[in-house]
Amino acid sequence: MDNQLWEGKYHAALERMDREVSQWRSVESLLRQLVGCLGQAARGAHDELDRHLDGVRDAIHGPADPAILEPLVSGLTDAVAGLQRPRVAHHETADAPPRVARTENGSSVQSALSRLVDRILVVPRLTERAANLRRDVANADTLVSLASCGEKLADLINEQRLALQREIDTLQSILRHVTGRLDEMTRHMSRELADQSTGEANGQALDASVANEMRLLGDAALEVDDITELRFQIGTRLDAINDCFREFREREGARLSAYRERAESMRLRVEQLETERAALQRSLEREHELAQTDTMIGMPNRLAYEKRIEAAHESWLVTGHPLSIAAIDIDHFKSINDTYGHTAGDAVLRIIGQALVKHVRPCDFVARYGGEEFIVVFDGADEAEALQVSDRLRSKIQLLSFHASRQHVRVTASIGVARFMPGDTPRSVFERADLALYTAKNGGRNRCVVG
Ligand SMILES: Nc1nc2c(ncn2[C@@H]2O[C@H](COP(=O)(O)OP(=O)(O)OP(=O)(O)O)[C@@H](O)[C@H]2O)c(=O)[nH]1
Repeated sequence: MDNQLWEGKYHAALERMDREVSQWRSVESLLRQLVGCLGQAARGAHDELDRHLDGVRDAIHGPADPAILEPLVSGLTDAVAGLQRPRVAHHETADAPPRVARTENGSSVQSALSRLVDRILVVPRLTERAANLRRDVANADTLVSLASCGEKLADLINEQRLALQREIDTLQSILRHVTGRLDEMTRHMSRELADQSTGEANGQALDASVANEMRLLGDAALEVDDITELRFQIGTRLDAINDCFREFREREGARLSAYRERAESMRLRVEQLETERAALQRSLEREHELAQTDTMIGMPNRLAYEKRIEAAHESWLVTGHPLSIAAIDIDHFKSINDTYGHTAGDAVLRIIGQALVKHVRPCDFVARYGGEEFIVVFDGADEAEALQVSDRLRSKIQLLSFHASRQHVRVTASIGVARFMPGDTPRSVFERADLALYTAKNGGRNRCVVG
């Protein structure tokens, strides 16, 4: 039956989950770094808070154990709540909660938290919550509000884990269901085989009975002289043969009607299974599509990019045809959000996404990588060609017309281009493109750099 199709779907889902597990690992490590970073930033605000921060710092170096972490989190929450009470410190006024501190290298805890939110590939159902959290992080200007964002992030991650677990449970229940049905069909087939043997045995029994009656009839023909007696013997034997056939017909008739009943019930079961399979396939396809779509912009997301680049990399290994990518990041996007609001920022992201899709070649692939970053896969394009198309995309973005609060908003983007070279993997090429992107940013933005 379609068990191969189901197996295929099951394995594809397992692969996706494997990828997600490894993504969670990197998120977990980022979270540990972030907690360390937050701890450093918050240090010195309050003695009681420092004591809890020491506990948290020690705990995050060990394995993630909820029994250890939960009391620490609640202690820390109480200590943070204590900060909301007015207190006088040499660097704070009495009423103001502590401002967000900056780390030594100048990047704020806020932007670390914002990068972390961008990194999480949320399931479609949680997209809106992630967008709200991103906004809260962007607006958080006190340690208290940042701590509350941290809690929301933890909740989001827990929800995401639960959603993935639910997906695994659904797949396992589908697999159990299909396996159950297949077992049922196997049992049906064995019953049919056994039934066929009964039919053969019935036929052999009939053969033997008829052969016996014929032999008795032959004996009687030799032994009996009297014609009346012979007639009687022939009549008796023929009646016996008739009885054998009647019994055989009755047995076969009963067997046949039981067989028809079973065949009909099996047909109904197969029909039902087919209907269920089609419905499940539709819902899996829909889930699959949603999982690879950025719902805010309505274009492929990072998961879709990762699948695409894996496939492109595999065919590049076979054909050796040129393959390049471009990482595109909108310049000073934070200030667009800060000046015109997040709704305007979202609109800018949507318009830029559409413009990118419109201006690449049909064989190219565009996805939103996360936050204000897009990625393009240039199939069959070498470095020079990818750079040429990227520069065209850059100038198209620059020419887009955005208006907010009746003002013209100038938007530019920086682009890092990289091509696959011998020994490259999707990860190493992405890292080169990302590095080139940062060179473009450091070089003054609104430019393309090859990595
Ligand atoms: N409106 C909106 N903002 C987002 C979204 N995703 C990420 N952002 C914001 O994008 C901003 C990115 O800021 P930064 O990483 O500091 O970078 P930037 O301001 O673009 O500066 P450069 O990249 O250095 O030119 C953050 O403020 C995020 O909150 C989104 O979906 N919608």
